[in-house]
Order: sequence, then C-alpha cells, then structure tokens
Amino acid sequence: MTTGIDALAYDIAKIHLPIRTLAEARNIEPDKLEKGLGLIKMTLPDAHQDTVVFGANALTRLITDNAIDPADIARIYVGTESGIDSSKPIGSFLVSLMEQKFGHNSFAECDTVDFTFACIGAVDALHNCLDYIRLNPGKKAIVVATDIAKYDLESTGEYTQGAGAVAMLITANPRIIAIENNWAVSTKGVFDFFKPYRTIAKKDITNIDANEPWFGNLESVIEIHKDQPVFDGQYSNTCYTDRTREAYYSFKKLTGTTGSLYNTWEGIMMHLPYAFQGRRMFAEIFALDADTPLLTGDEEATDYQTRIREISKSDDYKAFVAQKLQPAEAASSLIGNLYTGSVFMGFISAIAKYAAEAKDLTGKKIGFLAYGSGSKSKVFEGTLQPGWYDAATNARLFQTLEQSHSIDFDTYQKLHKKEQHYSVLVPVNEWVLDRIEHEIPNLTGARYYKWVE
Ligand SMILES: CC(C)(COP(=O)([O-])OP(=O)([O-])OC[C@H]1O[C@@H](n2cnc3c(N)ncnc32)[C@H](O)[C@@H]1OP(=O)([O-])[O-])[C@@H](O)C(=O)NCCC(=O)NCCSC(=O)C[C@@](C)(O)CC(=O)[O-]
Repeated sequence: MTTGIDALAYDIAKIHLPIRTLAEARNIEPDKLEKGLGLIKMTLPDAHQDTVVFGANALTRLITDNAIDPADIARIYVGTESGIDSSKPIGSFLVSLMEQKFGHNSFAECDTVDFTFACIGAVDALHNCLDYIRLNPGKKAIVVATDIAKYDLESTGEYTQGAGAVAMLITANPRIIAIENNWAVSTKGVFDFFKPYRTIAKKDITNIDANEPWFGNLESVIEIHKDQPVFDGQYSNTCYTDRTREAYYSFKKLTGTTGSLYNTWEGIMMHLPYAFQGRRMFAEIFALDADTPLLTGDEEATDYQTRIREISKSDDYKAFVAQKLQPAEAASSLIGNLYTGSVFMGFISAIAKYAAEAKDLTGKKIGFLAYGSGSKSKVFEGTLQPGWYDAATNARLFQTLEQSHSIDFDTYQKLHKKEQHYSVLVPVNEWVLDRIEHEIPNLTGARYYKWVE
C-alpha cells in the first residue's frame, strides 16, 4: 500500500498588480524584479476575501470535482500563518461552511485543526495526515493550505506578495503522487521572519487601523496582531539555505543515498516566496552534491561564497534549473508568495508544465524541499502515479491564471490599507466574507461568510 496525494484543487486571488506597475511606482528597476527575482504579477485579496474564503473555495472545489462524500472525510487539517483568530482555527470555519453547502451535520464527525509554522505548516499537516492514512488506510484526509502573504508598503517584501489556497485529498493508493515515509528535518529557533503581537501604549493608538483584530485590553497598553511580518530579507535567505541544505543531507543519510540525490529526482519542488528563490538558493547543494563535487566545503568563507555565485551563473547550472526547477516556478511568477501553499502550488505548476510537454513521467521521483521561517526545513520525496497527467490537465492552472484581472496602483494601495470596502470583481459561485461583527466599543470581530451563486 502507498499513501499520498489523490486529488488537488486551488483558489487563487483573481486580481493582481503587474510587477512592472509596482516597480515604476516604487522607483525600482523593473528588470531587477522580472529578470532577477522572476516576478510578473502579484495577486492580492479582493475586498470580500480572506484566508477562510480562499480555503473554503479550494475545499469546495476539491469535494465537488471529485464527488467526495463528506462522511468519508475523517479530518481536515489546515496549514496557515494568516489565521484570523487566536483561538478559533480556520478549520472550524471551514467545517461550518462545508455544512452550509453539503448538508446539516455532514462534517459533525470530522476532525479539524490548524498547523502554524510559517510557510511549512501545510507540510506538517500533510506529514501528519499521511501517518494517519497509513494507520487507517480506509479513511480519507484533506490538507488545506491557505494564506495571504502581505508585507508593509515600500518594504523589500512588498513585491513578493500573493494570496490563495491549495486543498489536497490524502488517501491510500493515491492517483497523483505516492509519498515515501522518509522525512528529514532541520530546525533552528531564529528571528528571520515573524509576526509578533505588538504591545503599544494606549496614548499612542490614534493611528491604529480599526480593522485590526484587537485583544489584551490592559489598563495602559493594548496588544495588536499585525498581518505584516517583521523580517530581515537577506538573513531569511541565509536561514533558508542553511536549513534546506541540512535537511537535504539528513535525507541522504536517512535513505542511505550515496551518489547525487538530486539527480534521482525528475523535478525539485522548493518553497518559493518568489519565483527564483529556489534557483538562487539551490546552487550550493548543486555544487556540493554533484557527481563530481564542485565544492568541498573546506574553502575559505569568501572563496566559498564567490565560487557559489560563479556556479549559479554557469551554463551547467542554468540547464539544471531549466530542467528541474523552472516548471515549478512558472505559477509563482504569476501569483507571488502563497506561504503554506507555495510548495504545493509549485507541484501543480510543474505537473501542468510536464503534461503540456506530454512527458511520460509515471514512476518518476519528485523531491520536495520545504521551508518555513522561524525556522524549519523538511525534505521528502514522492513517486508520480498514473493519474498525475489527468489531474494536471484538469487543474487548468495556467488557463485560470491567464484570466486574472489587472488593477491599478491606486486600487492596490486602497485594498492594502483596507480603505476599499467594495469588491473589484463581483463574486460568482464562491464564498465571500459577508460581514465582521463590530459592536463598538466591544469589537467582537466574529466573521460571517456566505456562498454566492
Ligand atoms: C527575498 C528578498 C530578500 C530579495 O531581496 P532584494 O534586495 O529585493 O533582492 P536581491 O538583491 O537579494 O536580489 C536581486 C536579484 O536581482 C538581480 N538584479 C538586480 N538588478 C537587475 C537587473 N537590472 N536585471 C537583471 N537582474 C537584476 C540581482 O543580481 C539579484 O540576483 P542574483 O544574481 O543575486 O541571483 C526580499 O524580497 C525580501 O526581503 N523578501 C521578504 C522575505 C523573503 O521572502 N525571504 C526569502 C527567504 S525566507 C522564506 O522563504 C519564508 C517566507 C518569507 O516565505 C515566510 C514564511 O516562511 O512564512
């Protein structure tokens, strides 16, 4: 028996700001963003959307497209770092919305919980669900990755924003990819990227956005939870490369792989905070784990870094990128960061590209290098199953992304600042955020959603 991903669905924000528009407004050379980081479009939520909406839309599609009987779903585990409540998980919202759609009490026996560890939370949810299915092969589990990657205006993260969700059905003998039970982990507690609760004096609250979730109302201070992270971009890249390299080598040890591990993989799925992150960070592993290593690890620190940079610009590395990394990058260029969903969206992107080239890849291995700030990497691998081609074709990923609606810079800024309260696109056949209960002065913040035909 194998376990893995049996079906996939997604919901990506339908509006975007062209990266060129952002570059011009911010006085950044467009080529840096387009050719240096691989960015083309940046998706963002419309006024009626939040992470529950994206997750619920992806989940509804997964259930409907695959005619899944709700009674067969034993658990819905959510990966997110954009939770909307410090107690009530997104999973709790999803279950109630699915009951609105698929029948009263239809999910009453379904287990649900959110996993949070920055961008790797949905991989943790997947890891857990695979173990569960291995123990209970007759059951079905669903993993939902849903996030809004939102950064401060004018920050270096601004051009990497994105929004959407991926939902995955996890079963025994899956149709798309069987995931082997080998998991290598590298963890280190660091502050590369985080979203702290900020404590501020009450006397300083005049400029606070009334839409922020509030809590911890003490006598003289108030704590607010900000959607946007505190981060150190270049340090986060160092943490990313260190963790993924360490987990990669742990995986080699775990599996007793003696030659180059990446040469055994048809494609490599990495966490992509922006399209070219994987190719910019993988050059070191490419050099160290080549059949004839290009680096020994004994070089002086500056020589070592210079050599990695040279290797990253070499023709051999460019050919490697085109073959093993580029298929997963294509969707990221058109979406931006999906946080927990990024590594899985990379997988959908890759299989869509493989299918378009009519490649026969059943039985081929795919490597996954997941990363979450904070920081942790997990490396695992899977084998493509005969249903991958139909799943890739039916997903219509690039046809869907092609329909994305371009907005202007002014609208982008208003949506970012939550100053625009009407939708850019009229929602059809999808979930919407209907209202947030605001009983001033007690802002309960309860959120209500509805399905619109
Ligand atoms: C990612 C950074 C740091 C990038 O930071 P940056 O300063 O915008 O870009 P850079 O200077 O590092 O790189 C620019 C690239 O463009 C090139 N370039 C320059 N000019 C041109 C030109 N004219 N024509 C062509 N190319 C040009 C330049 O040469 C370089 O390419 P290289 O050769 O070094 O590969 C920034 O966007 C940032 O701070 N982002 C937010 C944090 C982030 O995404 N970190 C990534 C690692 S952490 C992570 O992935 C986890 C995360 C963030 O998803 C959160 C989570 O886990 O929850």
